[in-house]
Amino acid sequence: MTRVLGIEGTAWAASAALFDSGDDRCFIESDPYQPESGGIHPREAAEHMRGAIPRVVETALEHARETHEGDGGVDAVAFSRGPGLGPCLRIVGTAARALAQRLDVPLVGVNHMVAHLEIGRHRSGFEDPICLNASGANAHVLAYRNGRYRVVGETMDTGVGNAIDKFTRHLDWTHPGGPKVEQAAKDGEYVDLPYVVKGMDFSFSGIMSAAKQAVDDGVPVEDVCFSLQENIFGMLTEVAERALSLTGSEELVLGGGVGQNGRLREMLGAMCEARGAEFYAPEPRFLRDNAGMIAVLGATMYEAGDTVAVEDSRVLPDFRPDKVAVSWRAANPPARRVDATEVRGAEALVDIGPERVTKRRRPKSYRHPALDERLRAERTRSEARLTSDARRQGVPTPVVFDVDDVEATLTFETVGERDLRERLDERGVRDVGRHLAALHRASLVHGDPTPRNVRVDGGRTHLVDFGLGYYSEDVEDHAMDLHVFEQSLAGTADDADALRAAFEDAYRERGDEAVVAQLREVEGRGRYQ
Ligand SMILES: C[C@@H](O)[C@H](NC(=O)OP(=O)(O)OC[C@H]1O[C@@H](n2cnc3c(N)ncnc32)[C@H](O)[C@@H]1O)C(=O)O
Ligand SMILES: Nc1ncnc2c1ncn2[C@@H]1O[C@H](COP(=O)(O)OP(=O)(O)OP(=O)(O)O)[C@@H](O)[C@H]1O
Ligand SMILES: [Fe+2]
Repeated sequence: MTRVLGIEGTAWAASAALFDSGDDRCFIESDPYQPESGGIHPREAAEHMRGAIPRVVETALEHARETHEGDGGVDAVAFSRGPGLGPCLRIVGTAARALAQRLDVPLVGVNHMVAHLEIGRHRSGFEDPICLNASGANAHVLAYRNGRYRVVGETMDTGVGNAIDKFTRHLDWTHPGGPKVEQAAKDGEYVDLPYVVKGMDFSFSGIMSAAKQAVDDGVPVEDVCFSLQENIFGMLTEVAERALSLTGSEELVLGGGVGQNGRLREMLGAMCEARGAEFYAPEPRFLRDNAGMIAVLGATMYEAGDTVAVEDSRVLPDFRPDKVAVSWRAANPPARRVDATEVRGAEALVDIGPERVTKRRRPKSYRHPALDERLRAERTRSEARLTSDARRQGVPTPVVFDVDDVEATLTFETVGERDLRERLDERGVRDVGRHLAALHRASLVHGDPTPRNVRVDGGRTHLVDFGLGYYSEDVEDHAMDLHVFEQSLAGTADDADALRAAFEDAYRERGDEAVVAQLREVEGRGRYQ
């Protein structure tokens, strides 16, 4: 039995909690910062923390004393080390250190984003889920592998909540905007807006500008809100499904404040049900920022001996979840079973015969029918065209026998004996590097190069699944292809670093060095804004 006092205060929620692993109860006391106007002002938020953190901590301590004889029986103090706003984090860090010393107990430094996902894992009891974190400053899909949570997909610009909040600031609505958009969407009808998914990455800037423009052009606000939700939550649900498909996981957990949205939860639930996966979303008090999740993960870390000395406990405003050395899970989860002849990809049902493969993009019940029809038709058409164009550039791809864009069905030649994912080796990833370079030279972008979309046999390495492909000469688009491939290596291979190096090396043989330089830029982008 462990009792941990947790403290949270990365941005807006000043919160303290007491978690007792003996009865699994969690007491949470929170005091939110509400900006007078506009979004979160870092200095005002820190000012709020300065007053509110001591108050919520005292309340949690009182609760500890009421539920335990003596001084409350607290075994450790856990705090959010990052990511978050520097000035807020420092106040939390100082409070946590002082409290740990006062109680004479160890300190546990928790990654806030890992806490958002671990609370779902803890409460669902799922062994090895894929995690979708949909919060204010972040949006990413994580998969556990070899001692770390790997980011297999994420936003290329702002977090999902921040994107929505910026849109509502344009409407002069007060912060936070998410719940107001959800309310307004109830009376809306669908209008077309951009939809951007690249492998398991995605971006919001295009759709947010289009949404603001639509409002300025007189499209009813409730229609824009409705369509915004349909598209951005559709994108998040699609990438979550891609991650399930890539890793073979059959469990999904949701985390983060945007997870309070009923439509997002409905879409994720429907997606999981359709593919026979299990879905879990924690209750709202554990979704929005709260110290409960910090205390719960803090207890797990404490039990694993994962504490931090006061002198090493500085806060980390850019603390990415994949930087956490996970001390509380076995290095690798039990192996997952893989494929038969009928494959359920993320997008399609694929029937693999000895000579022919039929790929049907069946309607997705979670998507709005208008969006669903548009995506299935567009992707079927581009897949047919790009698969053929790539072959003409000398990149091995299957022959396209037939296209039916009404039924969203394609028939291909069967290629390869197995997916590259089944045995990820250097030769295979080198081939992918060379093939992508050849595509890019011809201004073709694959759009979804993962080890599942590569078929291998004795002599050749084929690329399949060009459904997200398009034409572009932009180095950023080419770099995204490399980024998608490398991210999926991190999520599926144990020796990802060596494979990444071999892949880039092969890409350089034929490709443009500027693309590799741009890849570094993409990777280094600070996304907590
Ligand atoms: C680093 C940390 O400070 C940050 N925290 C954070 O963003 O707070 P969180 O509680 O996870 O999420 C807040 C966001 O959640 C959105 N939100 C709240 N209720 C919503 C709803 N019903 N629908 C959509 N969005 C909602 C808000 O608009 C706001 O953007 C994070 O986790 O990224
Ligand atoms: N022409 C082909 N020859 C042999 N196998 C194929 C062929 N096309 C697809 N496959 C196999 O079927 C699987 C799913 O196909 P595909 O990737 O096109 O579907 P998807 O639904 O888009 O999947 P995802 O989005 O998860 O990548 C591939 O991973 C591959 O193993
Ligand atoms: Fe958060």
